[in-house]
Amino acid sequence: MEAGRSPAMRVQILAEADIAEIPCQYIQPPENRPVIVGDSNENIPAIDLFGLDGEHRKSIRKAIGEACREWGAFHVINHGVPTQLLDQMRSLSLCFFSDYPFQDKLKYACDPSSAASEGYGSKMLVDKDSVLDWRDYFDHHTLPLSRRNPSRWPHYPPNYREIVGKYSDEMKVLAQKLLGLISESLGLPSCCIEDAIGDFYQNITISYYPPCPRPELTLGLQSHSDMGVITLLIQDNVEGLQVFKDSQWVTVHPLSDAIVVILSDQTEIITNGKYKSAQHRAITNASRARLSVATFHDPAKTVKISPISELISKSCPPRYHEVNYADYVSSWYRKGPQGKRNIDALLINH
Ligand SMILES: O=C(O)CCC(=O)C(=O)O
Ligand SMILES: [Fe+2]
Repeated sequence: MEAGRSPAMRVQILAEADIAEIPCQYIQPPENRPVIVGDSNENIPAIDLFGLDGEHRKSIRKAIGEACREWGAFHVINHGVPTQLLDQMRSLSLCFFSDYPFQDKLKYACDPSSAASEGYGSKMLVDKDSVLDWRDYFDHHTLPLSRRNPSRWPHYPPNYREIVGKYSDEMKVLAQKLLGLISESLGLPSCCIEDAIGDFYQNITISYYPPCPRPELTLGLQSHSDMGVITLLIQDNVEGLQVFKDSQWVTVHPLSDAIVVILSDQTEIITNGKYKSAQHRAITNASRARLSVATFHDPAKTVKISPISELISKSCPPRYHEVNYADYVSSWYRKGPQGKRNIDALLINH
């Protein structure tokens, strides 16, 4: 079946066709298939940001340092983003995927021949032979403002564009706040990581994972680490996100109104490997669609990233080669993620 290869094909259409067998392009090789296990209580750490600008700053900084060292991912609560805005963002995202007729969705189709183009898509990687993810998405270019063109975003519900704009602004503030804390947790001035990146390039990607008749053979999103600096993610109450820790996949149990923070590859380089980017993936399930909204914060393509000098010494030499962010992105899309192989390729062997 060639359906998976057609530029107009979307996973939601396949899922709604009620097929018993899924097209072979979606079947993962045995070593990548998820092992579906029962309930586990384990979860990524949850950090309460209440009292951040007062007496709790020191203990919050310490908790963030530990979470960054051990997990590269954590929940934040009392993060300052209005709960109502999180709900509005989830509900307009769901509206696009569940209420728009397919032909209307296709009016916003992204350019299938270019990586990370804005709009409605399904296949992320340029490589023709990669296994396909059981996922559709809508990507918005939101910052800097020169990239923000709301006329390319869905026109319905009427407040769609306004909400995405507000959400983008709130996510930027939270990302700055967190990078400040992450810098401080390494004994550095709060502005250190932000100064190394410059102005944020921000994309907001809504991912929609339709129910899959064969969840044991597929992945909603293959194992990867995010290529930028920091990702802030919200999800509905359906499990699916998993983080790789100590050679095991740990399911991130959704915590209502919390935001998932995911450290990305440039932060691993800037911190000279003191903090690791989180390897993560999304699994599917047979009965319920799942929705997530990921907000990526990246450097500009022209920025050169390297370990910051404050974290380098005779006893702690640089562990990563300097990289131009544009080169990092193009190599990521050319080779595909396969876990953390792109950042691992920059490791210096001492
Ligand atoms: O849907 C999710 O939970 C994960 C999304 C993600 O990792 C990504 O878009 O990079
Ligand atoms: Fe990701």
